[in-house]
Amino acid sequence: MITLSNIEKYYSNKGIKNYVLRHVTTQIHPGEFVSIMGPSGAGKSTLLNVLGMLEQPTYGKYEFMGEDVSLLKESKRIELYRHHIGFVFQAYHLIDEMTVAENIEAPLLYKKVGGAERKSRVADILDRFNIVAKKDLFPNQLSGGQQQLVGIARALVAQPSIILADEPTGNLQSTQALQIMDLFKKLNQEEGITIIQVTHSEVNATYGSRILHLLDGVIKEDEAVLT
Ligand SMILES: Nc1ncnc2c1ncn2[C@@H]1O[C@H](COP(=O)(O)OP(=O)(O)OP(=O)(O)O)[C@@H](O)[C@H]1O
Repeated sequence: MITLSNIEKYYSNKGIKNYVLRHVTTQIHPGEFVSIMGPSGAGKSTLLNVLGMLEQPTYGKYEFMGEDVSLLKESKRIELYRHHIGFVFQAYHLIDEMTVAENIEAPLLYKKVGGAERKSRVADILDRFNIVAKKDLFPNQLSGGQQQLVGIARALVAQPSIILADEPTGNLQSTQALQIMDLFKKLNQEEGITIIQVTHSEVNATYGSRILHLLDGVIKEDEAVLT
């Protein structure tokens, strides 16, 4: 599903190259649940953004669903993203001026899904996430955990094959965090959705099947999680 071959990324500052990712080589197979861990500044978010095609590596080859991402035109990259990837952010990134239902519907508008189908998919997901009663509220009228549920609902409504999550429980209390991790585990095990999360939490990482440990932009260890 994903093959990274010798991915390198650096930022130049006054002629000096500051490497953020170095020699990153790995494969991620359909149905895996991978956690990316490492100290602050190790390059975790950058790697996730490269995986999500939100950032381009400086060198190296990134193959996503058999396509060499660096060779794709931007429009094709956006299409691949919209069809396959759901991104979940630590700070939710919901649109404040839109209701819960409108936020969830937004990716379907981008995908040009018809009105009736949109309404039915949004209704299904509101029901499934037990947030029907919140559908007409605005994000600032929800708790952090509820906002993250909406963020995940928005990522899922377009039926992605992969969820990329950057510290999805970073702003949450521990019970809310557990709920979100249980939900990810269910999506992974019951629906076969591939999940890649960045996390600082050892507990969150145990929900996955594999941990990539990053240090100074290098994969130091690629460890299977035994459950
Ligand atoms: N646009 C940029 N210009 C210059 N340097 C950048 C830029 N974006 C990121 N970096 C640098 O890349 C390094 C890795 O950043 P990244 O956000 O990927 O780390 P991280 O492991 O996710 O850290 P954290 O756990 O603190 O979120 C950092 O040293 C950061 O300063």
